[in-house]
Amino acid sequence: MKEIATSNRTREIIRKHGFTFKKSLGQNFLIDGNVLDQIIAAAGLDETRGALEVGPGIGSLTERLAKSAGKVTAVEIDRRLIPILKDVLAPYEHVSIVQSDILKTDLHALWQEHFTGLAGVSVVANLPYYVTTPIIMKLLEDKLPIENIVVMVQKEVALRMSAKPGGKDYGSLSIAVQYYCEPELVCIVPGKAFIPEPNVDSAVIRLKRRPEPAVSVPDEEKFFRVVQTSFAQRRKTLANNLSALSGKERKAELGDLLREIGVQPERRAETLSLEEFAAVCEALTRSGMLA
Ligand SMILES: C[S@@+](CC[C@H](N)C(=O)[O-])C[C@H]1O[C@@H](n2cnc3c(N)ncnc32)[C@H](O)[C@@H]1O
Repeated sequence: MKEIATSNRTREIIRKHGFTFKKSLGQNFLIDGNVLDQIIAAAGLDETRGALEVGPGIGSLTERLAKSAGKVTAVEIDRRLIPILKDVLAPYEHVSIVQSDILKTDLHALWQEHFTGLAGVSVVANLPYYVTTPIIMKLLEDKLPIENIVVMVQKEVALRMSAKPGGKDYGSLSIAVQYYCEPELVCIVPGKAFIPEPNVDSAVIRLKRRPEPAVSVPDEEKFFRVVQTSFAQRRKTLANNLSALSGKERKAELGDLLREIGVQPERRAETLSLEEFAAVCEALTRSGMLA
């Protein structure tokens, strides 16, 4: 039988089950086998490893994962897709389908139930674009033992996740992702690789989980608060944004503190490296400006 990720087979499955797309759930199904080849190669799976898929749709990526991994668990929010997935994936006993909203799923419990004893687990997905950032942040912040996250996202989001300091793409998402992972752009994917065609370009990005965060910080919550506050208004200087934390009355002191650690207060947040944000966080904590 032809694989699911072809235009003909996808249309046939949709017709057979009377499925209609829900734009509100970000339903754009992949029909390009070459893109799937690149996703699978980037995920580095084998029969000793597992894959968590978010949003399997009608199973085009799930089918490929089933052929590459020792265990596959796919979490799909749309109840209408569950009987379709059970039908098309029936030949694969090591594939589990879970009907759930990934953002409301207890991933630690899921890990224990589905992935115990495996050499490693990667998250591999063509993500629903309306919730890409919350999904990525949940996967990172839940501190799960993930090897790689290989995901299709909107091209702009992939550029933001992998951006280096100094450009317009660099912001709090770049820092959050790079704190936990090493990002690598795998490929750019045009709209015609999907049914229906989205009106944006997409990209596959690989986030290789670091064994330890990129920088050492006194407190992660404080570090990310400093980063968020620094980018609150991109055109403002670092000192202007950070005075929201120190209080306006301590702004001069804040300027001196930044200069002391070699960060000019007139700089904009988008020029600071992760190491510099860590140093700012440490200095603000030490001075009592960051409670
Ligand atoms: C871009 S489609 C990808 C479908 C399939 N993996 C493919 O590549 O053809 C996104 C999928 O995520 C599902 N989805 C949307 N929001 C979700 C959520 N919060 N939790 C789990 N799945 C979700 C959608 O129903 C849809 O099947």
